[in-house]
Formats: sequence, structure tokens, C-alpha cells
Amino acid sequence: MGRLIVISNRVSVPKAAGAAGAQGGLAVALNSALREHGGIWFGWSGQETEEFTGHLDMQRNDGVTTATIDLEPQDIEEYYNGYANRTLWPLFHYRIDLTEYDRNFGEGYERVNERFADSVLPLIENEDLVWVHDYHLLPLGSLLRQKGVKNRMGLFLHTPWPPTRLLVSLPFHERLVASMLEFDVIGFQTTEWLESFLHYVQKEMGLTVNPDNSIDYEGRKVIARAFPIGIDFEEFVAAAASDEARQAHDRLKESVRGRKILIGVDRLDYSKGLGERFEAFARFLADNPDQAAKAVLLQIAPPSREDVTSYQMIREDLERKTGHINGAHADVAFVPIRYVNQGFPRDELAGFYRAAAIGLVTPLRDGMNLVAKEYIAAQDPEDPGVLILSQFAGAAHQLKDALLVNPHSIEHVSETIKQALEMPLAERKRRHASLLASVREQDVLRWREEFVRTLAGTADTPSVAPSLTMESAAETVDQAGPA
Ligand SMILES: O=P(O)(O)OC[C@H]1O[C@H](O[C@H]2O[C@H](CO)[C@@H](O)[C@H](O)[C@H]2O)[C@H](O)[C@@H](O)[C@@H]1O
Ligand SMILES: O=c1ccn([C@@H]2O[C@H](COP(=O)(O)OP(=O)(O)O)[C@@H](O)[C@H]2O)c(=O)[nH]1
Repeated sequence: MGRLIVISNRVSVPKAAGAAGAQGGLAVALNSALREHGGIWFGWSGQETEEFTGHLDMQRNDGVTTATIDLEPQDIEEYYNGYANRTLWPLFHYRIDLTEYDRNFGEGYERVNERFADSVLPLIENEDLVWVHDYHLLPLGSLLRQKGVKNRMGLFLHTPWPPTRLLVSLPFHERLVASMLEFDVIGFQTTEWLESFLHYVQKEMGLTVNPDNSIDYEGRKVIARAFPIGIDFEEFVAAAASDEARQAHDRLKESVRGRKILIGVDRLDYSKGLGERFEAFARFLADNPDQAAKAVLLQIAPPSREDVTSYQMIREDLERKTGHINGAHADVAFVPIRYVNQGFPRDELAGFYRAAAIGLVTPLRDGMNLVAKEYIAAQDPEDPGVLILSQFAGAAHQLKDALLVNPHSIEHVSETIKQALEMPLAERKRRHASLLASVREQDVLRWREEFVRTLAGTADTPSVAPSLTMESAAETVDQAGPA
């Protein structure tokens, strides 16, 4: 098997030895894949430069080589803040009400993808496997083919794929999808997004999808499959057992003085359903006055994509809602919602998860949601908390023993909070044991091994087969959130 060339919008440089646990699960998995296969992780440095030079900053840390480029302010505005996060992100999360269709964004997106292609091209050797990540770089495979790259190339999409009836609102959608078909393997988080994609290529492009889900395209077979991402289970369990986790756990427990903790951990993103979550908690407090002084919601929400207006609006909306709910339900001795606009290292998060009786994970739409899996991994198996999980998160396809909810239904979520708080220990243990087995088994190492084996052409038949028909995939649009 050749080296791996991993390409993503951002690159996560491995931390020095001793700082393990400070990286996300995805970074851990990709770094370990790069150590095993050799190769390079290429992407944007996250830095601005006045004029694009294509200069590659090559670094080697802890056995992994990274290569990064800086982008011009106009590139960042039109590609990252523009087409990626004002057009594709909302559209892929079924929010066509927030989707902006601006020609300059499309041009900036193509220009930056071209810059990625030109910059990474000299790094690719004959036998290398090229693995591209996410919606920022959908046309990159096609651009590399145009520049003569013949290597096996795969794309993994971390977000949902929208139903055909929403996708066709995107100008030049056919061109975008056709460019994706230059990859040899296209991976999705769940069978739901896979089926939406297959529905599109059949209905809009008239292509043949074979029983093994390969797509016939211009004399080649493109493999489309679901590869559900997981967490680095062992690493996270170790983080949960660390001194930092224990201290964070004890600090939080002491501060709530016997009240039950509900925890939410999400980037401050409208797709995460935070407003609906706060309202459901307020409804729970209003409907159960005897419980009002006995429960507290800790919402950790680090700011994200702050230059994008829809993200500024969700921040204002949540500040207003928190103030309103706390004003209505606070007492001199407590406030019901602790809303924290700050990020925490993962070992501290693990301690917070373990202290919480309920993990409240209620996105309106989410590719996977790793927080749900981390919450399960951090629990004490002898006295575990309860996971309340949106049916619209990719994770709901695997975590069936969570309490699954419709995050749009304030009543349903409120009643489920009550059910979770009253759940007997035996039921909590049974559900947790089943969820833990799933999180442990379907971890991030398995995810990357299956993807890399499929890309290298050495994998067996698909292990995650679609469960819905093409017709039902088309109908998933009817369950869409506000659109
Ligand atoms: O890089 P940012 O703009 O700050 O955004 C952070 C990441 O957000 C998205 O994450 C997705 O990937 C997760 C792992 O597969 C998945 O669990 C989650 O449901 C997705 O939302 C985005 O797709 C990434 O590219 C960003 O790095
Ligand atoms: O303060 C924080 C909040 C979140 N996270 C991590 O960010 C990731 C969020 O991933 P998820 O798939 O849930 O959502 P995304 O933000 O990628 O859409 C998880 O690994 C969290 O542990 C973190 O390290 N510190």
C-alpha cells in the first residue's frame, strides 16, 4: 500500500509527547494513519497572507509531516466564510432559508480549490493514496485529475448530504456533483446521506447505480459507501481517567450542590439546535416546578465561524433566550442555565460529561456528532448518565439505546428530560452497556482502516448496507427542519 496524502481545509499538527488528549479524535486517527502509512497532511494553515505565494510550510512533528499554505483575505472570505460556510454548510444541513447563493463565493471556492490542487500536486508520488476531507474541497479530485493525477483518490464527507429536492436549488449543482465523481471512493457518515447522494446521481444525472452501490461513470466505477466515524475510544477513556478529568468532575459537582446536571457541548452553530434545547429545558422547568431547583443545564458553546452573519445571529438569539429563561426561573441561590462561550480541553470535558446525569445532544441536523459518543465513553458504568439524542444526528443510526428525540418538539424533549431523570439504575446500566459496546467497536481507527482499505481496493464487500429504498430516500426531505 502506498503513502497517504490527506487533504483537508484545516490541518491538525500532532502535539508533542505528553500532550496527548489535547487533540480531537479525527486528528488522532489521521495522524496515526499517517504514521502507519507514511505520507503528508496538506491544508490551509488557518493564517492570512497579503498575497498568495503558494509557499508550502513543511513541518515534521511526532512522525507526521504536514504541509500548509496561507490564504489571502479575499480567499478566506469567499471560500471559507463564503461558499463553504454560507452556501454549502447551511444547504447540507437542510437550511435553504440560510443558504446564500453569491457568484463571488462560487468563484472564490473554485479559485481556492485550484490553489490547493497546484500546491499539493508536487507532493503526490505515483503509488500514493489521496484522501480528501469534507465540503470545502468537493471539486479537488477533478482538478487533480485535470492536472494529470492518476492515483486512487477518495473523498469523505463529514456533513450530511441533502435530499435531491433541496440540492437542486444550488446553481451549478450538476457540475459540482459531476466533479465529485472523479474520486474513486466517496464516503458518507450514514446510509441516509449515502442514499440521498445515490438518489441524486440516478434521478438528476441518469447514472446507473449497481447493487453494490458503485456508480457507473464515464467508463469507471465510483464506489459510494457509508463509513460512520467514531471516537478514539481508548484515548478518550484514558482522558476520562486523568487527574484533570477528576478535578473538573469534582469542581463541577461541588458547584451544583446536589442538583442533577444536564450537559450540552457544541460549537455555537445553528445546526446544533441550541435554541430549541434551551426552550425544551425551560418547558421542563415550567411543567415540573418541584424539579426546578433540582436540575441545572450546563451548555458549553465555543464560538465558531464568527465572521458569518448567521453565526452572529444565533449567538445573539441564545444570549437573549438564556437571559429570559434564567430571569424567569432563577432563585437567589441558583440559575437554571449555565451558558459558557468557551472551549475546554478534552480531558476536562470528559470530567464534565461524567458528572452529568443527562447528555443533551439535540442537533437539528448533524453529520455524526462525536460529543454523543464521548458522553457515553466518559460515564461510570456502575452509575451511568442517560443520553438524549436527536433522531437527526448521524450518531442516531448507531446509538439506538439512547433516548431518541425530535429536537423540534419542545414537548417531546421536555418529557424525555423527565423520563431520563426518573430512569431506574438497572435501565440506565442496560442502555449504557449497549451504547458503550457500539462506541467501543465502531471507533475512529476502524473508520479510517475501512476507508483506507476501500480506497486501496483491498476491502471486502460493504459492511454498512443501505436500509432504505431510493424512494424513501427522496422522502427524507419531508422530515427536514426549517427550510
Ligand atoms: O473547521 P471549523 O469550521 O471550525 O469546523 C469544525 C468542523 O466542523 C464540522 O464537523 C463535522 O465532522 C465531525 C467529525 O466527522 C462530525 O461528527 C460532525 O457531525 C460534523 O459537523 C466539519 O464538517 C469539519 O470539516 C470542521 O473541521
Ligand atoms: O469545548 C470544547 C467543545 C468541543 N470539543 C470537541 O469538539 C468535537 C465536536 O465534534 P462533533 O462531531 O460533536 O461536532 P462538530 O463541531 O465537528 O460539528 C468533539 O470531539 C468535542 O470533544 C472540545 O474539544 N472542546
